[in-house]
Amino acid sequence: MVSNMAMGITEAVDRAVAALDVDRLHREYWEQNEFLVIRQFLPRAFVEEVLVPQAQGVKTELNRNYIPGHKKGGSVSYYTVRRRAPLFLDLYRSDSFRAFLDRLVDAKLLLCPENDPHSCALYYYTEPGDHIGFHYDTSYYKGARYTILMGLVDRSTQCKLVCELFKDHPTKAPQRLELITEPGDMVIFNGDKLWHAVTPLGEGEERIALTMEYVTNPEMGAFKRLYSNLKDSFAYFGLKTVFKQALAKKSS
Ligand SMILES: O=C(O)CCC(=O)C(=O)O
Ligand SMILES: [Fe+2]
Repeated sequence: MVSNMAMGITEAVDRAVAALDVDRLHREYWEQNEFLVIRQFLPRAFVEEVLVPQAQGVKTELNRNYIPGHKKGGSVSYYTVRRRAPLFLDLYRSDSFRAFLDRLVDAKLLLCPENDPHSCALYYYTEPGDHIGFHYDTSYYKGARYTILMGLVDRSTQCKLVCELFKDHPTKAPQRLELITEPGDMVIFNGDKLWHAVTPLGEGEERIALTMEYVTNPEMGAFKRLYSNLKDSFAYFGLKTVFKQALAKKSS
């Protein structure tokens, strides 16, 4: 048998997908109002050996952001991932992974357009107090937007993903979950349905997560694109990163 480490990402993802009980996960996803956790989707040892060095390698390009009362942390955009940590794209673009997601959410999911800095990005919690307040991953696209998070580094006891299922649901009572996202653990949800936050990082701790976004319709109105770009600039990747790419796209 080939060891984990000798395997490429595509093959590791194919194997991980083949091992899933899709019918059970599909039931769970819908029973939880379009939310699912898959512990150890990729084996921790594989993630630490193959993917974590990619995430640690782009730390120099990390954009720090601070929005008083809402968010503090670091982010690396899709543009940097594409250029300097391309192994993550083997997961984001994997045919078997995308076919699994389509079956899970009962929709044909598309990659985000190339000018979306969030499509496959990295979130870093590296300084005490780094966190994000409660929010939805609202879709500004014409269709739905799905978020897939995968834990990469979790050297923390305090920094947790807090999820409130069924918030704003017409009949069900809200249900609160506090999740530690260990390397290889995956969380999948419809961005307009899951109310979630990340609690503050403690002293000497570190948490890194991969985020991947898929959409059912890659079109976005001009006003929403501007709003989305401004939000991404201040809350995540910086004005220069976001608008350099947006303008390059326009003039091309
Ligand atoms: O770090 C995470 O696990 C999630 C962060 C998040 O929800 C966001 O940036 O929208
Ligand atoms: Fe979020």
